[in-house]
Amino acid sequence: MRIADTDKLKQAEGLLRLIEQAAFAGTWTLDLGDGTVRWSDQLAAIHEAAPGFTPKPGEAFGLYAPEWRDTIVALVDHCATNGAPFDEEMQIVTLKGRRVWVRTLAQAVLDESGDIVRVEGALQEIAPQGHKPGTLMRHAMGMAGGAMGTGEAFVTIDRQGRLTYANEQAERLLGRSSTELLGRPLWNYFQKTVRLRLEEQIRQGLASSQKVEAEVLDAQLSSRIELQGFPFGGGLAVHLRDVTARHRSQELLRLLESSIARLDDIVVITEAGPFSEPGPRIVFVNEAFERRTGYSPEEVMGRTPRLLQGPDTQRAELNKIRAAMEQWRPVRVDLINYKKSGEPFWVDLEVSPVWDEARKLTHWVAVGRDITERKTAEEKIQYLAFYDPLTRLPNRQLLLDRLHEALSDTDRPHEGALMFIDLDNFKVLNDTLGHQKGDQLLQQVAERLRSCVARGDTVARLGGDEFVILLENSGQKPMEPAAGARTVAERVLHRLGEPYQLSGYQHHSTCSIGVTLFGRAPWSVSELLKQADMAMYQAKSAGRNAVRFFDPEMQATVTASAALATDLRQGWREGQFLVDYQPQVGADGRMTGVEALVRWQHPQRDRVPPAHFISIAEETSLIVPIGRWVLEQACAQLAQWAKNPARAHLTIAVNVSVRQFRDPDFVDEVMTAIRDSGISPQKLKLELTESLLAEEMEATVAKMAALKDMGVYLSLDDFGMGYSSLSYLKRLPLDQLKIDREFVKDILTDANDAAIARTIIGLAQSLGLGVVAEGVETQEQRAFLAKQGCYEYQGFLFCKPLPIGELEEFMDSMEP
Ligand SMILES: Nc1nc2c(ncn2[C@@H]2O[C@@H]3COP(=O)(O)O[C@H]4[C@@H](O)[C@H](n5cnc6c(=O)[nH]c(N)nc65)O[C@@H]4COP(=O)(O)O[C@H]3[C@H]2O)c(=O)[nH]1
Repeated sequence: MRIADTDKLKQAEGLLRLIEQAAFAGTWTLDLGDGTVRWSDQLAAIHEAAPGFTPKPGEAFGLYAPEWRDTIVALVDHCATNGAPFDEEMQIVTLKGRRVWVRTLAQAVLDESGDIVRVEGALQEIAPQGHKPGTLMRHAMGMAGGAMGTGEAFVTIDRQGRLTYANEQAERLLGRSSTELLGRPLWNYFQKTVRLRLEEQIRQGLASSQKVEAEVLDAQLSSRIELQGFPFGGGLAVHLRDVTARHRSQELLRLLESSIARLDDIVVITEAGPFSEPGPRIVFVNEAFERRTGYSPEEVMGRTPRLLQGPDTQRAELNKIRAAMEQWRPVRVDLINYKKSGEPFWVDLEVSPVWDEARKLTHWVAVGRDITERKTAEEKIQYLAFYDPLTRLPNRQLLLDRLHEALSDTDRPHEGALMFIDLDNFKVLNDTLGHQKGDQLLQQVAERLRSCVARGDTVARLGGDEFVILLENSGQKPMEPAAGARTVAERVLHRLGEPYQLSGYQHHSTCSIGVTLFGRAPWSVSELLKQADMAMYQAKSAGRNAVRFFDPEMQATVTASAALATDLRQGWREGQFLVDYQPQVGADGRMTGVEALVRWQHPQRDRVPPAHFISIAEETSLIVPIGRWVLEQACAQLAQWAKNPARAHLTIAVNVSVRQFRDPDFVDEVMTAIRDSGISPQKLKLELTESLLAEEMEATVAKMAALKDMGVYLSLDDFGMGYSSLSYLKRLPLDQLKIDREFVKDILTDANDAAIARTIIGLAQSLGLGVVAEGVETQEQRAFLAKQGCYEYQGFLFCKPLPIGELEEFMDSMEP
């Protein structure tokens, strides 16, 4: 609704007042289209007619007493043609013939285009003594038009504009008694600035017998007076009304209207209807409403604010509004509304009741601020805090929250599984094909993982190529957690093993999965995470593309290795390491060199074998300084032997771990050790392990070539464990293959081991490489190896690894 213009407002006010005054009276309607008159039952009762009685056209006004008939017909006619309301006391003759004094009020009703379509009236029985003399004057008052009720200031003036009559109210309004007022021109009582204009208007009205209407300030400047004069008895009958208050409220109304229109907040005013269907109807919306929602005022007028609701509008918030409206109290909510286009928007809505003076609820005013931007920002922050932007999966934080929830919910029996999934060789893809393809792979992996689990399960990304699945066994889908987890893990293994398309490039990948089950023991979140992680590492060390379930033994191992790692660090700081040397011999049984083997002289544990600590040294990266130290020891020893012609031919083999080899400074360190010790590089053998070849092949080959260029001897240790592909082997700048003692051990009894040993020897020969067998314990093993063409050996048959002093003694004993 646009707030009505002043005229309409006045009219509405007039009608309201009439109806109010007519309370407990009968009402009638005259339809100007067909001339029918309708009576209310109360009116029929005043006329002593039966309820529902409908007078025939023309009959209604014939029921007035004969002397009043002309007057009522003239008044109704005047009201129907000019819109002038009236309020008159007259007598009717009831259907039973009784004469009754009544007060008749009437008001014209206009249609939207301003045409009068009806006259509505009310009839009130009044006591015989209630009717005052001077009815004609009152008649004139009614004829004077306007919505003048009884009890208003009224004066009459003669042809010269002089007052001839003033009622009590007029005396009060003009602040003088009748004696003072009468005989003086009416305009005298108004402010100087308007006096002339008013005089002119009144004189004109008198001269032309026309209506006079003016709104002026009184002489005291305190009130704004509305005058309505009507020709009467040669002069004018004039109504005077103090409209100061109305004026002020209209001003205020105008001010409010323009402020509301200019507001950036949405304003919707509804009737005070019930919240329940169909809901209160909209009677006003401001311009901001139109701007924000796309609905024009015409489209929403008479409808309910429900039209702004949509699928995501929160039921709970609507219920809050409903509850507040039922109790007639204000309410504030953040609500999702919908524009005409269907686009949702957030609004911070405050709905307040509007009361009239009688404390009767008349309207609801809803003021809404568009907070879509704020909500979007909040949602974004929320999203960033809990989701991984690359894969759109929950992140670590959200996973932890859900895990906490699952473990701390005492109402539901929470059993389930936590699954760690790590892509095998993801780093290689990232390094070789670039991050973009790496990202694509992660996104596709995320999608596939999601397809492997049920709706209530969580798939999260912890970072890098680490994913987690949280399977919760709710009451609805009971399943033995171990069986359920195994099924899902195998599905994941299978799905993630299918080829990926990365911008036209086909990629193959596998993953390693670690699983831990929860629900039986009271594990904490961090314990569960550690367990799944441990199991995942087990899967990795089992050769990848595998699933491992956590078992308590794993835990014991891990706890022990954590303690060992601490000890190892301390041992390294305190110089608890030693190097033993184990001889290697040639076909003639003469020593060709030794292998340097590190030993840890633990203060409590005696000598800790490398098998127990090398892997931990690798995990903690301590192997890098330890390995460097062994290398320096070996070089220093070679430098010693170089001075002794009987020992100058000996070589020393040094083990190089993968972690050490991958260290960017490794080649430089070897070079420095050789240079600082001044040894001949050919005397230094580096034993590289086959597992080096599993990853970063190109970089490995390049590093080996750099070492080879230095003149260092390169031997491939643990050969035959399954990492090397023959095609790569050909490209490696190797000097020697070493047959692992695992094959030598059963070489005489296990045909398979014998075949492997034979193949390695054949391979070395065809590639022109030397071959050495380790772990030779018996003459039979040595003879078998010699028969196959291997003439260099290392093993207990010849000598155990010895500290340098003992080795020197051993060598002395061998020399002739
Ligand atoms: N049963 C049996 N065993 C024999 C026989 N002959 C030699 N051995 C053992 O075989 C291992 C040979 O070393 P490896 O294969 O390089 O295997 C080495 C090597 O991979 C690693 N390692 C030792 N020292 C170092 C080091 O300084 N750096 C690195 N990275 N690894 C080292 O630890 C592994 C184990 O070393 P050790 O316990 O010293 O065990 C040594 C040695 O004592 C035999 O006739 N019978």
